[in-house]
Amino acid sequence: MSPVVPQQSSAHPLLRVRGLDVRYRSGDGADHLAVAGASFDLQAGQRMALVGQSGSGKTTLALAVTGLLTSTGTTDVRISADQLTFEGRPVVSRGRGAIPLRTPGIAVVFQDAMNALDPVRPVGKQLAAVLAGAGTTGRAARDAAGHWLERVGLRDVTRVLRSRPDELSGGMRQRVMIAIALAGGPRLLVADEPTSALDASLARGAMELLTELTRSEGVALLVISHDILLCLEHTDVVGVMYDGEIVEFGDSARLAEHAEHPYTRALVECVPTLADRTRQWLPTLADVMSTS
Ligand SMILES: Nc1ncnc2c1ncn2[C@@H]1O[C@H](COP(=O)(O)OP(=O)(O)OP(=O)(O)O)[C@@H](O)[C@H]1O
Repeated sequence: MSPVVPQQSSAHPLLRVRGLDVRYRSGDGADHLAVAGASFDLQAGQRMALVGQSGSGKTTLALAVTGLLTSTGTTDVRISADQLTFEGRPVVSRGRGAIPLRTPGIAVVFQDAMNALDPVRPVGKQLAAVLAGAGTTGRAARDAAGHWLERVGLRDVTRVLRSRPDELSGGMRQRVMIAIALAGGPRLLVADEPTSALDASLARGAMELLTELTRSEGVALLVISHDILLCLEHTDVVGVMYDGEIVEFGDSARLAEHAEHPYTRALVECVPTLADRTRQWLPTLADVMSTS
């Protein structure tokens, strides 16, 4: 497959990715090219989704563009790119053994809020630390912490601020994660499977919240999900990944109706909907890729 190269580009995108390769090498000599020749631009305030089946390279690509992907244990990570810039500056990943550093201006929401949050610190203290990093302290920080919890739709904020993560439900924790991520004033929010630990109705609510908040704050969103229909509905552009490559990249509305790549069409078609009661058998992705 030949790599997809973006058709339109502005002179100053928020994030520019050109020819990005990410390779994992493990101690036993196994070598895996997890991302191959990825190229796309993300504009300020734009919402983009990365979709594709498990193992297609979505998380690897997203972590590489945040600078958080580093060699660990017996696994070597090799990142190379013709261009990988955020706000015009190169994204830098740290070497083996170093604690990965956050790229200023980029915040990340991970799939499992329970693991991502500090389990022993009250939510209010975790929010205060992020606000302090952004220059807001004291009374202003206390007000801002309550404000952010309200912005993500939480009620009884005084109780939530005093609670440890284990005292909250999964849906509440995910909202706290989103509040913490946005409280630092990022220009890009990367959300890796933010809805997969939630049931279908909570997942839709979390995606709507991410869309609405990033739109009102003017923050760009890069969201990873298996749910292509939810992504097509809530984002401006979608990158479809298969076996490490972006096989199709384009406007979400266009892809929903006129996807060009057979894999994208199959991803859309293999989701059953209540509206389509006529279909007997849904296509499988393996069938599509073996015949394309
Ligand atoms: N630390 C690692 N060491 C070796 N291989 C890895 C490592 N992390 C990921 N991989 C491999 O890289 C490929 C891409 O993985 P990645 O997690 O990026 O895919 P994904 O599309 O995000 O999958 P999922 O939807 O299941 O999270 C997979 O084949 C995976 O096994």
